[in-house]
Amino acid sequence: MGLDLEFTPQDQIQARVSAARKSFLEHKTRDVEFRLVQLRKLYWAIKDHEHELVEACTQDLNKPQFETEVAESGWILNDIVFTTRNLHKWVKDEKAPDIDLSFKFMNPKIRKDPLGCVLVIGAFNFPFQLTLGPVIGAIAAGNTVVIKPSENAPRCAAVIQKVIEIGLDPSCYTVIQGAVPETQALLAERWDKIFFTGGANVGRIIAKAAAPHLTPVVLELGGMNPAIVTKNANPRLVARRMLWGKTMNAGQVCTSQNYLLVDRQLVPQVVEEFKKAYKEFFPKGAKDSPDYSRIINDGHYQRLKSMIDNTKGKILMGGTMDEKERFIEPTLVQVESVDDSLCTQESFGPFIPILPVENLDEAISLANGVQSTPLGLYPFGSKTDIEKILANTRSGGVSCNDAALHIPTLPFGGVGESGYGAYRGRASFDVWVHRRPITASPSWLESILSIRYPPYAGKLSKFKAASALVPDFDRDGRKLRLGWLRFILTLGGGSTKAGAGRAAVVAAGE
Ligand SMILES: NC(=O)c1ccc[n+]([C@@H]2O[C@H](COP(=O)([O-])OP(=O)(O)OC[C@H]3O[C@@H](n4cnc5c(N)ncnc54)[C@H](O)[C@@H]3O)[C@@H](O)[C@H]2O)c1
Ligand SMILES: CC1=C(/C=C/C(C)=C/C=C/C(C)=C/C=C/C=C(C)/C=C/C=C(C)/C=C/C=C(\C)C=O)C(C)(C)CCC1
Repeated sequence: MGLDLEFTPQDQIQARVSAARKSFLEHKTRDVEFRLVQLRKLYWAIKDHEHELVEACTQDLNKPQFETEVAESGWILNDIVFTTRNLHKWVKDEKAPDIDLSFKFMNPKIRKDPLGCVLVIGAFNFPFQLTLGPVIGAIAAGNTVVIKPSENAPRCAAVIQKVIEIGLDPSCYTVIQGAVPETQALLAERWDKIFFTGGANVGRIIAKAAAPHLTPVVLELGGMNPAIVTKNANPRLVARRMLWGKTMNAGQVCTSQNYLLVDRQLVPQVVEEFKKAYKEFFPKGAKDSPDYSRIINDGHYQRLKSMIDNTKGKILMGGTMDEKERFIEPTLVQVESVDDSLCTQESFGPFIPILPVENLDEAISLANGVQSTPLGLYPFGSKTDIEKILANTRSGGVSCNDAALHIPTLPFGGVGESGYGAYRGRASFDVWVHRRPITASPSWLESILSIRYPPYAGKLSKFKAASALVPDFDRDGRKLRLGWLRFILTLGGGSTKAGAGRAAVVAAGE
Protein backbone atom coordinates (compact mmCIF):
# COMPACT_ATOMS: atom_id res chain seq x y z
CA MET A 1 0.00 0.00 0.00
CA GLY A 2 1.19 3.50 -0.78
CA LEU A 3 0.79 6.66 1.23
CA ASP A 4 -2.67 8.04 1.89
CA LEU A 5 -3.49 11.56 0.84
CA GLU A 6 -4.56 13.87 3.64
CA PHE A 7 -6.07 17.20 2.71
CA THR A 8 -4.57 20.22 4.46
CA PRO A 9 -7.00 21.69 7.01
CA GLN A 10 -8.32 24.88 5.45
CA ASP A 11 -7.68 26.91 8.58
CA GLN A 12 -3.94 26.22 8.18
CA ILE A 13 -3.63 27.42 4.62
CA GLN A 14 -3.30 31.14 5.26
CA ALA A 15 -0.60 30.64 7.91
CA ARG A 16 1.38 28.30 5.65
CA VAL A 17 1.29 30.78 2.78
CA SER A 18 2.27 33.65 5.13
CA ALA A 19 5.27 31.65 6.37
CA ALA A 20 6.48 31.08 2.79
CA ARG A 21 5.95 34.77 2.01
CA LYS A 22 7.83 35.82 5.16
CA SER A 23 10.81 33.64 4.17
CA PHE A 24 10.91 35.36 0.81
CA LEU A 25 10.75 38.80 2.39
CA GLU A 26 13.62 37.78 4.68
CA HIS A 27 15.60 37.08 1.46
CA LYS A 28 16.28 33.47 2.43
CA THR A 29 16.04 32.25 -1.16
CA ARG A 30 18.09 35.05 -2.76
CA ASP A 31 21.37 33.30 -2.18
CA VAL A 32 22.19 31.18 -5.23
CA GLU A 33 24.12 28.61 -3.17
CA PHE A 34 21.02 28.12 -0.98
CA ARG A 35 18.94 27.43 -4.11
CA LEU A 36 21.52 24.97 -5.45
CA VAL A 37 21.63 23.06 -2.17
CA GLN A 38 17.81 22.84 -2.19
CA LEU A 39 17.77 21.50 -5.74
CA ARG A 40 20.51 18.96 -4.99
CA LYS A 41 18.67 17.75 -1.91
CA LEU A 42 15.46 17.49 -3.91
CA TYR A 43 17.32 15.38 -6.46
CA TRP A 44 18.34 12.86 -3.82
CA ALA A 45 14.93 12.87 -2.14
CA ILE A 46 13.42 11.86 -5.49
CA LYS A 47 16.19 9.44 -6.47
CA ASP A 48 16.13 7.68 -3.10
CA HIS A 49 12.33 7.27 -3.28
CA GLU A 50 12.03 6.61 -7.01
CA HIS A 51 10.41 3.23 -6.34
CA GLU A 52 7.65 5.06 -4.42
CA LEU A 53 7.07 7.35 -7.39
CA VAL A 54 6.78 4.29 -9.61
CA GLU A 55 4.41 2.56 -7.18
CA ALA A 56 2.23 5.66 -6.80
CA CYS A 57 1.94 6.03 -10.58
CA THR A 58 0.97 2.36 -10.81
CA GLN A 59 -1.71 2.79 -8.16
CA ASP A 60 -3.18 6.01 -9.54
CA LEU A 61 -2.93 5.36 -13.27
CA ASN A 62 -1.54 1.86 -13.75
CA LYS A 63 1.27 3.79 -15.41
CA PRO A 64 3.97 1.37 -16.65
CA GLN A 65 7.33 1.61 -14.85
CA PHE A 66 9.00 2.50 -18.17
CA GLU A 67 6.74 5.53 -18.65
CA THR A 68 7.17 6.65 -15.03
CA GLU A 69 10.94 6.39 -15.09
CA VAL A 70 11.27 8.02 -18.52
CA ALA A 71 8.62 10.74 -18.35
CA GLU A 72 8.25 11.38 -14.61
CA SER A 73 11.12 10.56 -12.22
CA GLY A 74 13.88 10.42 -14.85
CA TRP A 75 12.55 13.54 -16.52
CA ILE A 76 12.62 15.67 -13.36
CA LEU A 77 15.93 14.23 -12.14
CA ASN A 78 17.49 15.28 -15.44
CA ASP A 79 15.74 18.60 -15.13
CA ILE A 80 17.37 19.17 -11.74
CA VAL A 81 20.86 18.23 -12.94
CA PHE A 82 20.45 20.40 -16.04
CA THR A 83 19.32 23.31 -13.86
CA THR A 84 22.06 22.99 -11.23
CA ARG A 85 24.70 22.76 -13.99
CA ASN A 86 23.49 25.95 -15.63
CA LEU A 87 22.18 28.07 -12.78
CA HIS A 88 25.36 30.11 -12.22
CA LYS A 89 25.28 31.04 -15.91
CA TRP A 90 21.55 31.91 -15.89
CA VAL A 91 21.62 34.12 -12.78
CA LYS A 92 24.48 36.29 -14.04
CA ASP A 93 23.58 39.91 -14.77
CA GLU A 94 23.15 40.37 -18.51
CA LYS A 95 24.70 43.24 -20.39
CA ALA A 96 21.79 45.24 -21.78
CA PRO A 97 21.67 44.86 -25.58
CA ASP A 98 21.24 47.60 -28.21
CA ILE A 99 22.28 50.52 -26.00
CA ASP A 100 23.37 53.75 -27.67
CA LEU A 101 26.86 54.94 -26.76
CA SER A 102 25.37 57.99 -24.99
CA PHE A 103 23.92 55.63 -22.38
CA LYS A 104 26.72 53.08 -22.21
CA PHE A 105 28.42 55.06 -19.43
CA MET A 106 25.44 54.24 -17.23
CA ASN A 107 26.46 50.60 -17.29
CA PRO A 108 22.99 49.28 -18.14
CA LYS A 109 22.39 45.66 -17.18
CA ILE A 110 19.55 43.23 -16.57
CA ARG A 111 19.35 41.49 -13.22
CA LYS A 112 17.26 38.30 -12.87
CA ASP A 113 15.27 38.97 -9.71
CA PRO A 114 13.05 36.34 -8.12
CA LEU A 115 9.35 37.21 -8.29
CA GLY A 116 8.48 36.39 -4.67
CA CYS A 117 6.13 33.83 -3.17
CA VAL A 118 4.55 31.75 -5.94
CA LEU A 119 1.89 29.07 -6.35
CA VAL A 120 2.17 25.94 -8.53
CA ILE A 121 -1.01 23.95 -9.22
CA GLY A 122 -0.39 20.56 -10.84
CA ALA A 123 -2.38 18.18 -13.06
CA PHE A 124 -3.03 14.47 -12.60
CA ASN A 125 -1.77 12.89 -15.81
CA PHE A 126 1.98 13.35 -15.32
CA PRO A 127 1.66 14.20 -11.64
CA PHE A 128 5.39 14.41 -10.90
CA GLN A 129 6.68 15.92 -14.12
CA LEU A 130 3.97 18.57 -14.41
CA THR A 131 4.02 19.58 -10.73
CA LEU A 132 7.71 19.38 -9.91
CA GLY A 133 8.90 20.68 -13.31
CA PRO A 134 7.64 24.21 -12.64
CA VAL A 135 8.76 23.93 -8.99
CA ILE A 136 12.37 23.23 -10.03
CA GLY A 137 12.41 26.44 -12.09
CA ALA A 138 10.77 28.43 -9.29
CA ILE A 139 13.40 27.28 -6.76
CA ALA A 140 16.23 27.98 -9.20
CA ALA A 141 14.94 31.51 -9.75
CA GLY A 142 14.93 32.21 -5.99
CA ASN A 143 11.22 32.15 -5.20
CA THR A 144 9.51 30.58 -2.23
CA VAL A 145 6.93 28.09 -3.45
CA VAL A 146 3.58 26.71 -2.40
CA ILE A 147 2.71 23.52 -4.26
CA LYS A 148 -0.81 22.12 -4.84
CA PRO A 149 -0.64 18.69 -6.48
CA SER A 150 -3.71 17.28 -8.22
CA GLU A 151 -6.00 15.42 -5.84
CA ASN A 152 -7.03 13.24 -8.77
CA ALA A 153 -3.72 11.35 -8.51
CA PRO A 154 -3.86 10.95 -4.71
CA ARG A 155 -0.96 8.52 -4.16
CA CYS A 156 1.30 10.63 -6.34
CA ALA A 157 0.18 13.78 -4.47
CA ALA A 158 1.18 12.14 -1.18
CA VAL A 159 4.60 11.12 -2.56
CA ILE A 160 5.16 14.64 -3.90
CA GLN A 161 4.57 15.94 -0.38
CA LYS A 162 6.94 13.32 1.05
CA VAL A 163 9.86 14.16 -1.24
CA ILE A 164 9.34 17.91 -0.82
CA GLU A 165 9.31 17.56 2.97
CA ILE A 166 12.41 15.35 2.95
CA GLY A 167 14.36 17.43 0.48
CA LEU A 168 13.47 21.05 0.97
CA ASP A 169 13.55 23.78 3.62
CA PRO A 170 9.97 23.80 4.99
CA SER A 171 10.03 27.51 5.71
CA CYS A 172 10.40 28.23 1.98
CA TYR A 173 8.65 25.37 0.18
CA THR A 174 5.40 23.81 1.29
CA VAL A 175 2.73 21.48 -0.07
CA ILE A 176 -0.99 22.15 0.36
CA GLN A 177 -3.16 19.13 -0.39
CA GLY A 178 -6.78 19.35 -1.40
CA ALA A 179 -9.42 19.74 -4.05
CA VAL A 180 -11.58 22.72 -5.05
CA PRO A 181 -12.18 24.31 -1.57
CA GLU A 182 -8.47 24.15 -0.67
CA THR A 183 -7.48 25.52 -4.08
CA GLN A 184 -10.04 28.31 -3.69
CA ALA A 185 -8.53 29.14 -0.29
CA LEU A 186 -5.11 29.33 -1.94
CA LEU A 187 -6.44 31.52 -4.73
CA ALA A 188 -7.81 33.96 -2.16
CA GLU A 189 -4.20 34.71 -1.13
CA ARG A 190 -1.95 37.25 -2.82
CA TRP A 191 0.70 35.63 -5.07
CA ASP A 192 3.61 36.92 -7.08
CA LYS A 193 2.89 34.39 -9.82
CA ILE A 194 0.56 31.44 -10.29
CA PHE A 195 1.57 28.53 -12.52
CA PHE A 196 -1.40 26.35 -13.44
CA THR A 197 -1.48 23.13 -15.46
CA GLY A 198 -4.91 21.75 -16.24
CA GLY A 199 -8.06 22.30 -18.26
CA ALA A 200 -9.21 25.58 -19.83
CA ASN A 201 -12.32 25.88 -17.63
CA VAL A 202 -10.32 25.80 -14.42
CA GLY A 203 -7.68 27.96 -16.14
CA ARG A 204 -10.30 30.71 -16.49
CA ILE A 205 -11.13 30.42 -12.76
CA ILE A 206 -7.43 30.81 -11.92
CA ALA A 207 -6.95 33.83 -14.20
CA LYS A 208 -10.03 35.53 -12.72
CA ALA A 209 -8.87 34.88 -9.15
CA ALA A 210 -5.45 36.32 -10.00
CA ALA A 211 -6.80 39.49 -11.62
CA PRO A 212 -7.76 41.48 -8.48
CA HIS A 213 -4.14 41.28 -7.25
CA LEU A 214 -2.72 41.80 -10.77
CA THR A 215 -0.94 38.51 -10.27
CA PRO A 216 0.78 37.20 -13.40
CA VAL A 217 -0.34 33.73 -14.41
CA VAL A 218 1.04 30.93 -16.54
CA LEU A 219 -1.68 28.69 -17.95
CA GLU A 220 -0.59 25.33 -19.36
CA LEU A 221 -3.89 24.11 -20.81
CA GLY A 222 -5.06 21.36 -23.11
CA GLY A 223 -6.08 21.48 -26.71
CA MET A 224 -7.91 19.92 -29.61
CA ASN A 225 -4.65 19.01 -31.27
CA PRO A 226 -4.91 18.00 -34.94
CA ALA A 227 -2.72 15.64 -36.90
CA ILE A 228 -2.74 16.43 -40.61
CA VAL A 229 -1.72 13.57 -42.87
CA THR A 230 -1.16 14.41 -46.52
CA LYS A 231 -1.07 11.99 -49.45
CA ASN A 232 2.73 12.16 -49.35
CA ALA A 233 3.00 10.78 -45.80
CA ASN A 234 4.44 7.40 -44.87
CA PRO A 235 1.42 5.40 -43.58
CA ARG A 236 3.51 3.08 -41.38
CA LEU A 237 5.19 6.00 -39.60
CA VAL A 238 1.85 7.79 -39.23
CA ALA A 239 0.28 4.74 -37.60
CA ARG A 240 3.15 3.83 -35.26
CA ARG A 241 3.74 7.38 -34.06
CA MET A 242 0.08 8.35 -33.74
CA LEU A 243 -0.63 5.11 -31.89
CA TRP A 244 2.21 5.90 -29.46
CA GLY A 245 0.61 9.34 -28.92
CA LYS A 246 -2.55 7.59 -27.73
CA THR A 247 -1.18 4.56 -25.90
CA MET A 248 1.29 6.43 -23.68
CA ASN A 249 -0.61 7.02 -20.41
CA ALA A 250 -3.72 5.74 -22.27
CA GLY A 251 -3.86 9.00 -24.21
CA GLN A 252 -4.10 11.13 -21.06
CA VAL A 253 -1.53 13.53 -22.49
CA CYS A 254 -2.29 17.19 -23.12
CA THR A 255 -0.16 17.19 -26.25
CA SER A 256 -1.53 14.01 -27.82
CA GLN A 257 -3.42 14.39 -31.08
CA ASN A 258 -7.19 14.67 -30.60
CA TYR A 259 -8.09 13.77 -34.20
CA LEU A 260 -6.47 12.96 -37.55
CA LEU A 261 -7.32 14.59 -40.85
CA VAL A 262 -6.08 12.09 -43.43
CA ASP A 263 -5.97 12.44 -47.20
CA ARG A 264 -8.74 10.13 -48.44
CA GLN A 265 -6.36 8.24 -50.80
CA LEU A 266 -4.18 7.21 -47.87
CA VAL A 267 -6.91 6.23 -45.38
CA PRO A 268 -7.02 2.44 -46.17
CA GLN A 269 -3.23 2.09 -45.83
CA VAL A 270 -3.14 4.15 -42.65
CA VAL A 271 -5.91 2.04 -41.10
CA GLU A 272 -4.10 -1.19 -42.05
CA GLU A 273 -0.88 0.10 -40.51
CA PHE A 274 -2.68 1.07 -37.30
CA LYS A 275 -3.90 -2.51 -36.96
CA LYS A 276 -0.38 -3.88 -37.55
CA ALA A 277 1.20 -1.42 -35.14
CA TYR A 278 -1.36 -2.24 -32.45
CA LYS A 279 -0.43 -5.95 -32.72
CA GLU A 280 3.26 -5.08 -32.53
CA PHE A 281 2.85 -2.81 -29.48
CA PHE A 282 0.46 -5.12 -27.60
CA PRO A 283 0.72 -8.70 -28.92
CA LYS A 284 -1.77 -9.94 -26.28
CA GLY A 285 -3.97 -6.87 -26.49
CA ALA A 286 -3.74 -3.71 -24.40
CA LYS A 287 -5.80 -5.04 -21.50
CA ASP A 288 -3.37 -7.85 -20.71
CA SER A 289 -0.31 -5.75 -21.30
CA PRO A 290 1.80 -4.37 -18.43
CA ASP A 291 2.51 -1.41 -20.73
CA TYR A 292 -0.92 0.22 -20.79
CA SER A 293 -2.41 2.67 -18.26
CA ARG A 294 -5.94 2.97 -16.95
CA ILE A 295 -8.24 6.02 -16.93
CA ILE A 296 -7.64 8.11 -13.81
CA ASN A 297 -11.12 7.93 -12.22
CA ASP A 298 -14.77 7.01 -12.78
CA GLY A 299 -15.75 10.55 -13.78
CA HIS A 300 -13.23 10.65 -16.63
CA TYR A 301 -14.11 7.04 -17.59
CA GLN A 302 -17.82 7.95 -17.91
CA ARG A 303 -16.97 11.13 -19.84
CA LEU A 304 -14.94 9.07 -22.33
CA LYS A 305 -17.62 6.38 -22.52
CA SER A 306 -20.24 8.93 -23.48
CA MET A 307 -17.95 10.32 -26.20
CA ILE A 308 -17.67 6.88 -27.81
CA ASP A 309 -21.37 6.04 -27.18
CA ASN A 310 -22.36 9.18 -29.07
CA THR A 311 -20.06 8.84 -32.05
CA LYS A 312 -21.62 8.43 -35.48
CA GLY A 313 -18.34 7.01 -36.71
CA LYS A 314 -17.33 3.41 -37.50
CA ILE A 315 -15.03 1.63 -35.06
CA LEU A 316 -12.17 0.10 -37.07
CA MET A 317 -9.92 -1.12 -34.26
CA GLY A 318 -10.31 -1.62 -30.51
CA GLY A 319 -13.53 -0.43 -28.92
CA THR A 320 -13.60 -2.65 -25.82
CA MET A 321 -13.98 -1.18 -22.34
CA ASP A 322 -14.10 -2.44 -18.74
CA GLU A 323 -15.72 -0.12 -16.24
CA LYS A 324 -14.45 -2.00 -13.15
CA GLU A 325 -10.83 -1.59 -14.26
CA ARG A 326 -11.40 1.79 -15.93
CA PHE A 327 -9.87 0.21 -19.04
CA ILE A 328 -10.49 1.72 -22.45
CA GLU A 329 -8.83 0.06 -25.42
CA PRO A 330 -6.95 2.20 -27.96
CA THR A 331 -9.82 2.76 -30.40
CA LEU A 332 -9.60 3.81 -34.03
CA VAL A 333 -12.81 5.33 -35.40
CA GLN A 334 -13.50 6.62 -38.89
CA VAL A 335 -15.71 9.68 -38.39
CA GLU A 336 -17.75 11.61 -40.94
CA SER A 337 -17.34 15.12 -39.64
CA VAL A 338 -15.45 17.27 -37.16
CA ASP A 339 -18.82 17.72 -35.45
CA ASP A 340 -18.64 14.10 -34.27
CA SER A 341 -18.64 13.63 -30.48
CA LEU A 342 -15.05 12.36 -30.72
CA CYS A 343 -13.82 15.63 -32.23
CA THR A 344 -15.86 18.33 -30.52
CA GLN A 345 -14.04 18.06 -27.19
CA GLU A 346 -10.57 17.13 -25.99
CA SER A 347 -10.77 13.38 -25.34
CA PHE A 348 -7.71 13.12 -23.10
CA GLY A 349 -8.05 9.39 -23.64
CA PRO A 350 -7.14 6.62 -26.11
CA PHE A 351 -9.48 7.53 -29.00
CA ILE A 352 -8.08 7.95 -32.50
CA PRO A 353 -10.74 9.51 -34.72
CA ILE A 354 -9.79 9.66 -38.41
CA LEU A 355 -11.59 12.01 -40.76
CA PRO A 356 -10.86 11.50 -44.49
CA VAL A 357 -10.29 14.78 -46.35
CA GLU A 358 -10.09 15.57 -50.07
CA ASN A 359 -6.88 17.58 -49.93
CA LEU A 360 -4.51 19.59 -47.78
CA ASP A 361 -6.47 22.85 -48.13
CA GLU A 362 -9.55 21.17 -46.69
CA ALA A 363 -7.52 19.71 -43.81
CA ILE A 364 -6.05 23.12 -42.93
CA SER A 365 -9.42 24.81 -43.10
CA LEU A 366 -11.05 22.14 -40.89
CA ALA A 367 -8.23 22.23 -38.32
CA ASN A 368 -8.43 26.02 -38.05
CA GLY A 369 -12.19 25.74 -37.64
CA VAL A 370 -12.04 23.21 -34.78
CA GLN A 371 -9.55 25.25 -32.76
CA SER A 372 -7.20 27.78 -34.28
CA THR A 373 -4.74 27.76 -31.36
CA PRO A 374 -4.28 24.14 -30.16
CA LEU A 375 -1.42 23.11 -27.89
CA GLY A 376 0.16 20.82 -30.47
CA LEU A 377 0.05 20.19 -34.21
CA TYR A 378 1.27 17.06 -35.96
CA PRO A 379 1.83 17.35 -39.71
CA PHE A 380 2.83 14.28 -41.74
CA GLY A 381 3.85 14.64 -45.39
CA SER A 382 6.46 16.10 -47.68
CA LYS A 383 8.60 19.10 -46.69
CA THR A 384 6.48 21.32 -48.94
CA ASP A 385 3.25 20.04 -47.38
CA ILE A 386 4.60 20.66 -43.89
CA GLU A 387 5.75 24.20 -44.71
CA LYS A 388 2.28 24.92 -46.12
CA ILE A 389 0.66 23.62 -42.92
CA LEU A 390 2.99 25.69 -40.72
CA ALA A 391 2.39 28.84 -42.75
CA ASN A 392 -1.39 28.53 -42.42
CA THR A 393 -1.88 27.44 -38.81
CA ARG A 394 -0.96 28.38 -35.23
CA SER A 395 -0.25 26.13 -32.22
CA GLY A 396 1.73 25.98 -29.00
CA GLY A 397 4.26 23.59 -30.56
CA VAL A 398 4.70 21.36 -33.59
CA SER A 399 6.22 17.91 -34.06
CA CYS A 400 6.66 17.25 -37.75
CA ASN A 401 6.18 13.62 -38.73
CA ASP A 402 5.64 12.63 -35.11
CA ALA A 403 3.21 12.56 -32.20
CA ALA A 404 3.65 14.52 -28.98
CA LEU A 405 7.42 14.47 -28.91
CA HIS A 406 9.00 17.18 -26.82
CA ILE A 407 12.73 17.65 -26.29
CA PRO A 408 12.96 18.16 -22.49
CA THR A 409 14.95 21.42 -22.62
CA LEU A 410 12.91 23.08 -25.38
CA PRO A 411 10.48 25.82 -24.23
CA PHE A 412 6.98 24.38 -23.90
CA GLY A 413 3.67 26.22 -23.70
CA GLY A 414 0.40 27.00 -25.39
CA VAL A 415 -0.90 29.93 -27.39
CA GLY A 416 -4.37 31.49 -27.34
CA GLU A 417 -6.88 28.94 -26.05
CA SER A 418 -4.15 26.44 -25.12
CA GLY A 419 -2.66 28.84 -22.61
CA TYR A 420 0.17 31.29 -22.18
CA GLY A 421 3.68 31.30 -20.75
CA ALA A 422 6.35 28.68 -21.38
CA TYR A 423 8.76 26.60 -19.34
CA ARG A 424 11.28 23.73 -19.51
CA GLY A 425 15.02 24.04 -19.95
CA ARG A 426 16.23 27.61 -19.60
CA ALA A 427 12.61 28.83 -20.01
CA SER A 428 11.78 27.26 -16.60
CA PHE A 429 14.15 29.78 -15.02
CA ASP A 430 13.13 32.73 -17.20
CA VAL A 431 9.42 32.25 -16.47
CA TRP A 432 10.03 32.77 -12.74
CA VAL A 433 12.21 35.90 -12.79
CA HIS A 434 11.66 39.57 -13.23
CA ARG A 435 14.19 41.02 -15.66
CA ARG A 436 15.07 44.11 -13.68
CA PRO A 437 16.90 46.79 -15.69
CA ILE A 438 19.58 48.53 -13.63
CA THR A 439 21.55 51.65 -14.55
CA ALA A 440 24.12 53.67 -12.60
CA SER A 441 24.66 57.28 -13.67
CA PRO A 442 28.26 58.34 -12.93
CA SER A 443 28.74 61.69 -11.25
CA TRP A 444 31.29 62.81 -13.87
CA LEU A 445 28.48 62.69 -16.48
CA GLU A 446 26.52 65.40 -14.66
CA SER A 447 27.44 68.27 -16.97
CA ILE A 448 26.13 66.33 -19.99
CA LEU A 449 23.06 65.02 -18.19
CA SER A 450 22.14 68.50 -17.03
CA ILE A 451 20.55 69.04 -20.46
CA ARG A 452 17.43 67.43 -18.93
CA TYR A 453 17.04 70.03 -16.18
CA PRO A 454 15.05 73.27 -16.34
CA PRO A 455 15.35 75.93 -17.44
CA TYR A 456 14.72 74.21 -20.79
CA ALA A 457 15.27 77.30 -22.97
CA GLY A 458 17.65 76.53 -25.84
CA LYS A 459 18.08 72.88 -24.90
CA LEU A 460 15.47 71.08 -27.03
CA SER A 461 17.27 71.40 -30.37
CA LYS A 462 20.52 70.19 -28.82
CA PHE A 463 18.74 67.30 -27.18
CA LYS A 464 17.11 66.31 -30.48
CA ALA A 465 20.40 66.62 -32.34
CA ALA A 466 21.90 64.24 -29.84
CA SER A 467 19.11 61.72 -29.51
CA ALA A 468 16.58 61.71 -32.37
CA LEU A 469 16.94 58.78 -34.73
CA VAL A 470 16.28 59.59 -38.36
CA PRO A 471 13.97 57.11 -40.12
CA ASP A 472 15.46 55.05 -42.91
CA PHE A 473 12.03 54.63 -44.54
CA ASP A 474 9.65 56.89 -46.45
CA ARG A 475 5.93 57.63 -46.04
CA ASP A 476 5.00 54.65 -48.26
CA GLY A 477 6.87 52.27 -45.98
CA ARG A 478 9.74 51.82 -48.44
CA LYS A 479 13.22 51.40 -47.03
CA LEU A 480 15.57 54.26 -47.98
CA ARG A 481 19.20 53.73 -48.83
CA LEU A 482 20.85 57.00 -47.90
CA GLY A 483 24.22 55.52 -47.02
CA TRP A 484 26.87 58.09 -46.22
CA LEU A 485 24.53 61.05 -46.71
CA ARG A 486 22.27 59.74 -43.95
CA PHE A 487 25.24 59.02 -41.78
CA ILE A 488 26.50 62.58 -42.07
CA LEU A 489 23.04 64.14 -41.66
CA THR A 490 22.22 62.10 -38.58
CA LEU A 491 25.64 61.94 -37.13
CA GLY A 492 25.36 58.22 -37.43
CA GLY A 493 21.66 57.62 -36.75
CA GLY A 494 22.30 55.29 -33.85
CA SER A 495 25.70 53.79 -34.57
CA THR A 496 28.35 53.76 -31.85
CA LYS A 497 30.55 56.31 -33.63
CA ALA A 498 27.66 58.65 -34.25
CA GLY A 499 26.53 58.29 -30.67
CA ALA A 500 29.93 59.62 -29.65
CA GLY A 501 29.55 62.48 -32.14
CA ARG A 502 26.13 63.32 -30.82
CA ALA A 503 27.31 63.18 -27.24
CA ALA A 504 30.06 65.60 -28.21
CA VAL A 505 27.46 67.98 -29.68
CA VAL A 506 25.64 68.00 -26.37
CA ALA A 507 28.81 68.43 -24.35
CA ALA A 508 29.93 71.28 -26.56
CA GLY A 509 26.62 73.02 -26.05
CA GLU A 510 26.75 73.01 -22.26
N1 LIG B 1 -0.47 22.15 -21.07
C1 LIG B 1 -0.09 21.24 -20.21
O1 LIG B 1 1.07 21.11 -19.85
C2 LIG B 1 -1.10 20.27 -19.64
C3 LIG B 1 -0.61 19.16 -18.97
C4 LIG B 1 -1.53 18.26 -18.42
C5 LIG B 1 -2.87 18.46 -18.56
N2 LIG B 1 -3.32 19.53 -19.25
C6 LIG B 1 -4.77 19.68 -19.43
O2 LIG B 1 -5.42 19.47 -18.19
C7 LIG B 1 -6.66 18.82 -18.36
C8 LIG B 1 -6.75 17.56 -17.54
O3 LIG B 1 -6.02 17.66 -16.34
P1 LIG B 1 -6.78 17.81 -14.94
O4 LIG B 1 -8.05 17.00 -14.98
O5 LIG B 1 -5.81 17.54 -13.85
O6 LIG B 1 -7.18 19.35 -15.00
P2 LIG B 1 -8.14 20.18 -14.04
O7 LIG B 1 -8.24 21.51 -14.69
O8 LIG B 1 -9.39 19.44 -13.72
O9 LIG B 1 -7.32 20.26 -12.66
C9 LIG B 1 -6.05 20.86 -12.53
C10 LIG B 1 -5.88 21.41 -11.13
O10 LIG B 1 -6.88 22.39 -10.85
C11 LIG B 1 -7.51 22.16 -9.59
N3 LIG B 1 -8.94 22.52 -9.70
C12 LIG B 1 -9.94 21.78 -10.26
N4 LIG B 1 -11.11 22.46 -10.21
C13 LIG B 1 -10.85 23.64 -9.61
C14 LIG B 1 -11.65 24.79 -9.28
N5 LIG B 1 -12.95 24.84 -9.56
N6 LIG B 1 -11.04 25.82 -8.67
C15 LIG B 1 -9.74 25.79 -8.38
N7 LIG B 1 -8.92 24.74 -8.69
C16 LIG B 1 -9.46 23.68 -9.28
C17 LIG B 1 -7.31 20.68 -9.33
O11 LIG B 1 -7.30 20.44 -7.95
C18 LIG B 1 -5.97 20.38 -10.01
O12 LIG B 1 -4.89 20.58 -9.12
C19 LIG B 1 -6.75 18.55 -19.84
O13 LIG B 1 -7.48 19.56 -20.47
C20 LIG B 1 -5.30 18.60 -20.29
O14 LIG B 1 -5.13 18.87 -21.64
C21 LIG B 1 -2.48 20.45 -19.77
C1 LIG C 1 20.29 8.60 -32.91
C2 LIG C 1 21.01 7.91 -31.81
C3 LIG C 1 20.56 7.98 -30.52
C4 LIG C 1 19.35 8.74 -30.29
C5 LIG C 1 18.15 8.28 -29.93
C6 LIG C 1 16.99 9.11 -29.69
C7 LIG C 1 16.98 10.49 -30.19
C8 LIG C 1 15.94 8.60 -29.02
C9 LIG C 1 14.75 9.33 -28.66
C10 LIG C 1 13.79 8.73 -27.91
C11 LIG C 1 12.61 9.43 -27.45
C12 LIG C 1 12.25 10.70 -28.08
C13 LIG C 1 11.88 8.90 -26.45
C14 LIG C 1 10.77 9.59 -25.88
C15 LIG C 1 10.10 9.12 -24.83
C16 LIG C 1 9.11 9.98 -24.24
C17 LIG C 1 8.27 9.62 -23.27
C18 LIG C 1 8.22 8.27 -22.79
C19 LIG C 1 7.25 10.50 -22.73
C20 LIG C 1 7.27 11.81 -22.56
C21 LIG C 1 6.08 12.43 -22.06
C22 LIG C 1 5.84 13.72 -21.89
C23 LIG C 1 6.88 14.71 -22.15
C24 LIG C 1 4.53 14.13 -21.45
C25 LIG C 1 4.13 15.37 -21.29
C26 LIG C 1 2.74 15.64 -21.00
C27 LIG C 1 2.19 16.87 -21.02
C28 LIG C 1 3.01 18.09 -21.20
C29 LIG C 1 0.77 17.10 -20.86
O1 LIG C 1 -0.07 16.30 -20.51
C30 LIG C 1 21.27 7.29 -29.41
C31 LIG C 1 21.40 8.26 -28.26
C32 LIG C 1 20.48 6.08 -28.97
C33 LIG C 1 22.69 6.85 -29.79
C34 LIG C 1 22.74 6.24 -31.13
C35 LIG C 1 22.25 7.21 -32.16
